[in-house]
Amino acid sequence: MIARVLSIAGTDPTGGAGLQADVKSIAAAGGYGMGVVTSLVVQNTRGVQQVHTPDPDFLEAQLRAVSDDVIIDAVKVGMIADQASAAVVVNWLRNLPSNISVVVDPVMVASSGQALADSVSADLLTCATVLTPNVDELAALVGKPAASSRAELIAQAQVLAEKTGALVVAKGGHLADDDRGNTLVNATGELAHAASWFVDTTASHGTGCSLSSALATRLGLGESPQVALEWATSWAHEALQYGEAQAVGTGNGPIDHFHRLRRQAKSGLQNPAVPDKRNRHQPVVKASGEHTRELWEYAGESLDRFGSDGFISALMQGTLSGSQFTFYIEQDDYYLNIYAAVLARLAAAAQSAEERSFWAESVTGCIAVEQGMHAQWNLDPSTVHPSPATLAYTDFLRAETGSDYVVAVAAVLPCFWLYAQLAAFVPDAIPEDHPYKDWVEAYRDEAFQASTARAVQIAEGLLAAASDHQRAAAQQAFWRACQLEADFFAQALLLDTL
Ligand SMILES: Nc1ncnc2c1ncn2[C@@H]1O[C@H](COP(=O)(O)OP(=O)(O)O)[C@@H](O)[C@H]1O
Ligand SMILES: Cc1ncc(COP(=O)(O)O)c(N)n1
Repeated sequence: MIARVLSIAGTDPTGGAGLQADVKSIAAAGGYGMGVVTSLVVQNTRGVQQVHTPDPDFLEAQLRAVSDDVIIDAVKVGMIADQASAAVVVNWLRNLPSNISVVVDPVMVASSGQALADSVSADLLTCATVLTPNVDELAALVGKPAASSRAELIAQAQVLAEKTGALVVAKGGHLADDDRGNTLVNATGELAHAASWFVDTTASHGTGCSLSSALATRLGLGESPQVALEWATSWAHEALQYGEAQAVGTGNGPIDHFHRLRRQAKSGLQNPAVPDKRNRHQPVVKASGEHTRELWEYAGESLDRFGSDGFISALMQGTLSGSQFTFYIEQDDYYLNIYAAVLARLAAAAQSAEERSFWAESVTGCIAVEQGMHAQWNLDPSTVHPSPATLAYTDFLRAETGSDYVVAVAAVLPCFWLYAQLAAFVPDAIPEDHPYKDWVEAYRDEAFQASTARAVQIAEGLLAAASDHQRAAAQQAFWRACQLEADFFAQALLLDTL
């Protein structure tokens, strides 16, 4: 799900604060960002020079343009320069469905010291689900001196929560503590705390804007306020740590909104995997009994990735670049070489002469395909270096084909069954000038589908006779191999050198 999140805020032409920061933060937190401009602000990392506030009718027209057309999951309100603008926003917010989360960041003064608003409308505060004042804004809203400790800050936040009925995030960014984190407070006191250890940086412009937008987005995605605050705080902490490296501006620079996404994209997500046994794909080669029908369910997630990772559709449409295709067939060549050796092990372990010949013929088939590739694409195997995804797959196959024959068959099966499934992704008509026409047409090869049917049948027979323990191990191996197959296809589009 993508949360559709609207920011109602002022602008920053240098992109670090206000609406520009909000839209980046919404995207980074998993939302689709939209923006209604309250004031045009002439500012940069050194400070604010001018503010131009369009008349309230114009603001109202912008708000209506969004709500007349788009379903909104969450709203963030930032800089509202005057009471007339506030009245328009309040009126619009009151007409929203009551389940939409509204995060109000009561912006008054820019971090550089200049005033951005005369005051914050009391009505606006009561429209909020969550308020995110900084130390000075909170003090002004409750009419007290700025808090100098977390306890004082929480006490002030509690007063504001009582006054407004909203949850209040007591932000510690301006405290002198090691932990500059954020405490979620309601009218009865502290609900949760998200730590943010001090980052010594000159790039913190727009942190408050960014935090409140990320928070609104996570609420829009359906997270609880506690979980959403935890996410937004840790995300902002990473963005603060890497802001300076962007070298934007000569003053208080912006945070790096997308650091986390880039890091994750680079390293791959490390969430523990749990099988999701839902497979909406009609098999090109049918299961041959209850056990392989169950195995097929484990292939669903990987087949979904065939559709969404981009590589297979680019290959089928012919839009894959030549260098990406070359990378793919080089890796395929390396893989097939090991795969042939692995199938030879199955031939050795087979329990009947017929099965033994089937695996042995598959070995020969693999070698023929590989030699055909060398000839057709001028591959020189001595120059091919296997990628991490290729090695993960070949190492896995070597390990899984070293012991139990049933598990070994389940581990090699996806290379038949998911590969045969590619026939379902081939377009009906392949134009003559398609650069990979022969390759793509080969996915429909009926002889390969017949071999796949035989491999599925062998697996069915073995699983039927297997112990529960063996069956569980075989399902695990099959599921893992499906993922490795999907990783193998996805890799060409994840290279940063092509
Ligand atoms: N130097 C810092 N080190 C660690 N966390 C920080 C730092 N500055 C800001 N933060 C985090 O970002 C949040 C928002 O920043 P803050 O400066 O309080 O907001 P504003 O931009 O509205 O003044 C803080 O509550 C804190 O969690
Ligand atoms: C348009 C606009 N809105 C808000 C801020 C506050 O920025 P900060 O988060 O650094 O206090 C800003 N400088 N400009």
